Order: sequence, then structure tokens, then C-alpha cells
Amino acid sequence: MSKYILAFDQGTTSSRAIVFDPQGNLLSIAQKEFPQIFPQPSWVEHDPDEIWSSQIGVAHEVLARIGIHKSDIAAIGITNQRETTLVWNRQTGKPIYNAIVWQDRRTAKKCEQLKAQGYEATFQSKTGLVIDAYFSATKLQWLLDNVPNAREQAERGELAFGTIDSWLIWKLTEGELHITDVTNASRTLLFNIHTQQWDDELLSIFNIPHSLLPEVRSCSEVYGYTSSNILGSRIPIAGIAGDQQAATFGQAALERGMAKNTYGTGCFMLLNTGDEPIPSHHKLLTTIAWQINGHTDYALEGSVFIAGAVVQWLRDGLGIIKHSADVESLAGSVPDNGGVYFVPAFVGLGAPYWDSYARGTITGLTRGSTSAHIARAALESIAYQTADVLDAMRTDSHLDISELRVDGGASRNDLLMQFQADILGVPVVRPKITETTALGAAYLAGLAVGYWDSSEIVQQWQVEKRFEPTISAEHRATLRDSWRQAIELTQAW
Ligand SMILES: Nc1ncnc2c1ncn2[C@@H]1O[C@H](COP(=O)(O)OP(=O)(O)O)[C@@H](O)[C@H]1O
Ligand SMILES: O=P(O)(O)OC[C@H](O)CO
Repeated sequence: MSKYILAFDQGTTSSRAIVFDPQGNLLSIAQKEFPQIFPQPSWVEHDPDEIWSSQIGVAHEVLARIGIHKSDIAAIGITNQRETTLVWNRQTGKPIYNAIVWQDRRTAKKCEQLKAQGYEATFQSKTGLVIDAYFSATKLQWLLDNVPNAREQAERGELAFGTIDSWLIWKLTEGELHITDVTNASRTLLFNIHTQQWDDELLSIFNIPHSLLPEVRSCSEVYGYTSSNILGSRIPIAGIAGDQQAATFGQAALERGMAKNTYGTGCFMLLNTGDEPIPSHHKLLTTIAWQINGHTDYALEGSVFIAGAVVQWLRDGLGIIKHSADVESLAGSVPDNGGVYFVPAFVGLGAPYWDSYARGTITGLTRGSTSAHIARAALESIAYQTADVLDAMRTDSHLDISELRVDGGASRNDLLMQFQADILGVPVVRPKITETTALGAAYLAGLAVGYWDSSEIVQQWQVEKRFEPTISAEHRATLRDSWRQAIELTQAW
């Protein structure tokens, strides 16, 4: 039997390739950042060729680094930034335009029109989603309506639409496979999460031809093999999941009532709701967690658009820190936020507010406020946004969330994690392997080829650090009240 699983984690700011061994240990990782393209305020694009070249580049790098032979790879699992939308020509394989990234707000007005036309209930009942520019459908419609000749070509069946998983698999198989999985499909606003099929009514609302769409598959099966021209060997591609679903799997949150939060560019909390797709009354998303061996599990999700990105802004926008990790010592140099609240609504607010037009605010400034207070308020904003989502999750699901498993770049920050536990009143648990997104994709691929079984996945998950809540309920309530006022100011902007 081959000895390793290779995971591709194609994220918003970087591509990673990671090799895991049978014990779920991370043997080696290669990572490459790629450029973010901001053609206009609130537009965010990626060059699909840079996505591909960075992803395949790190795959070669990680294999070369540990000197393993391709035949030692049992399978490849793929996980990706979700919703990001691209269209390419089936004949030439060339993208017709840049990928429009999940953060891009160019279609916010279109979404307002759809809401005014009374479509919200239809979309929520069929897709589990709210109508928002975040999801793929309006981005795809924008491409068809704005790229010269795109609609005509689409109607002639010459174009292919995909999220990033589809694009990577198309490239890995040199155009043999045009597929996606149920988790990525469930983020498009075009996929019915109950029938688990593309929905004709929704397609017609956006005027999207069926011929553009990838075939939808489960999260764990052998879909096909990499072309030997690409990695020098035909390796099974055996797992696909959107990155937040993959992280939930990698956190072994496999039972109903288990929740994880990933602190990356944004923050994404998923609560496993088992085989029940629970509709939300607080603007959370009902989404597919995974489908394995014909069985589908669902999740409630709260998507927060700006989390670690606020730290990047402190670094690149304000210049008050040199490296992201420096935020911890700067914020820790003051005992508290000094009354400063920072709502980083740089691209509007996601769950549970969904306000495209809110913009960032820093409130409560006095003559005594320093860069340390702003840094602290920025970190705290990540925890407050998470707390808003967790409250909504509890109310919607009636499930007791007894701990929060955490991962992602900003989860390395102990100050933030302790404040998170304090403000939630729930223990926060960080596992030994925080590359849970890639690990989840590896597990999904490994399950499909008999490399692991699900009991091993649960056994392999191990705690690195547990943060217990330390503040009183009264203190928590006072802090949350001030945050709520700051949110109101932000929304009034
Ligand atoms: N020690 C830290 N404290 C707070 N934020 C951090 C820290 N280290 C990294 N980050 C933030 O985490 C994010 C990167 O996390 P990552 O999981 O790689 O994100 P993504 O997958 O979205 O690209 C960046 O936004 C960065 O600013
Ligand atoms: O690439 P990440 O980790 O920022 O995740 C992006 C999400 O999938 C967007 O929904």
C-alpha cells in the first residue's frame, strides 16, 4: 500500500500542498502566496493561471522536499476557497476572465433587486443560503453578461463554469473531468441541497445555461486520475470539499452538536447538525457538511468576512505591526481595550447581519487611546463576531455547543483564543494539527481508497491547548453590550 496522502489546500491568499502519513501527521508542507487583484473598490479577483501554477508548484515542491516517489502517494484530496467563480473555454482550457473571489461585492445591487422581487424564501428553502454577492450565482451571471460574447459561447455549450475545485481537477486531468462536489455546489445559490441537484428554477432566475455546470459528486470517491504529464504519475483524485467543510472533517467534528471555527482571512464557524438540514431564522447558512457513501450530513454555518484580514490591515494599511504575529504582543501591552471597539466591516458584514453596505468603524477613541488599544480592539472584533454567530447557532439549532474547536492562522494567537473563550463562556480547544483544512481533504481521499477508516480519524484528533472561560457572566454581558452599540453605529454608516 502507498504510504502517504497528498492534500491540496487552495486558499484565498495562498496555495498549500501537504503530505500526511497514516497516523495523520503532517510530514511536509509547501505554501505559496499569490497576488490579490483589486480592479475597483470592493472588487476582488484572482488570476486562474496563478492559482493553478502556485498550486501545482507547491505540489512539486513538497514532494521534492521529502524525496518521496509519486507511487508512494495513495491519493490526492482537494479543498479550496469556496464560492470563487470562474469560467473557461472547454476547447482551449483558457479562462474567459479572472476568477471573481468570494469577497467581491460587485453584484451587491443585483442581490438587492432579487430580494426586492421576493426571492429570499425560495433561495433559503432550496439552497439554505441568503441572497448575497458572496455566493457564486450572481458572479457567474455577471461574467456571462459582461465578458464579450460569453453568453453566446455559453449557449453554444463552449464554456465551463467551476469553483476552484473544478478548475484544479480540470487542470490535473487535462480537461478529462469537469466535476465538483456537493459542498462546493451548495455554495453557488444554484444547487438544491435537499434533492442534491442543480435546480432548474434557480438557473432560470439567473439565466444560466445548464451546459456550463460541472457534474456534482460526493466528497469521497475515486473521481479519476491525475494526467501523467502533470505530476509524472497517474494518482487517484479521491476527495473534494470546500475548505470550511474540510476543516470541520479534519477537526473530527463528525457528530451532531460539534462545532469548529476557522480563523483565516475570514472566520467560518460550522456546527454539525447531522442528517438534518436546519433552516436558520438568524441568517445563518444551511449547508452540506459532506456526503460520503451516499449519506449526507448538514451543517449550520456563520461566515464572517473579515477576521485575520483585520490583522493584515493593521500590518499593511496602518503599518502599526510588521508581521501578523506581532499583534499579540502589541495588544497584550495594554490590560484591556480602553473602551475602543473596532468593527472591521471592510466589505460589509456577513453573518448574522448580512449588510453589504456597512463599513468599518473604530469607536470609543480618547486622548489616551494608543495603537495597542486599536490592535487589541481589532483582535477582540474577531472574537465578538464569532460570539454573535455562536449565539445565533444555539438559538437556531437548540443544540448545546459544549466546546469550540479552532484552527486557521489567527488561532495561533493565545490572547485572541483566551478572549474568545471569555466572551463565549465556552471552552475553546486548539488541536495539535491546525492545518485541519488540508487534513480533512486528506481524510476524505484516504477514506475513499481504504487508507483510513472513520474511527481512526476520531482517534487521531488530539488537543494541543484548551482555553477555559475566566470572566463572569456580568462582565461578559457588559462587554457584549458595548460591542452591540458599535455594530449599530457601523450599520448606520
Ligand atoms: N498570530 C496571529 N494573530 C492574529 N492573526 C494572525 C496571526 N498569524 C496569522 N494571522 C492572520 O491569519 C490569516 C492567515 O491565516 P490562514 O489560515 O493562512 O488564512 P487563509 O486560509 O484565509 O489564507 C491572515 O489574515 C493573518 O493576518
Ligand atoms: O480561503 P479561506 O480559508 O479564507 O476560506 C474562504 C472560504 O471558503 C470562503 O467561503
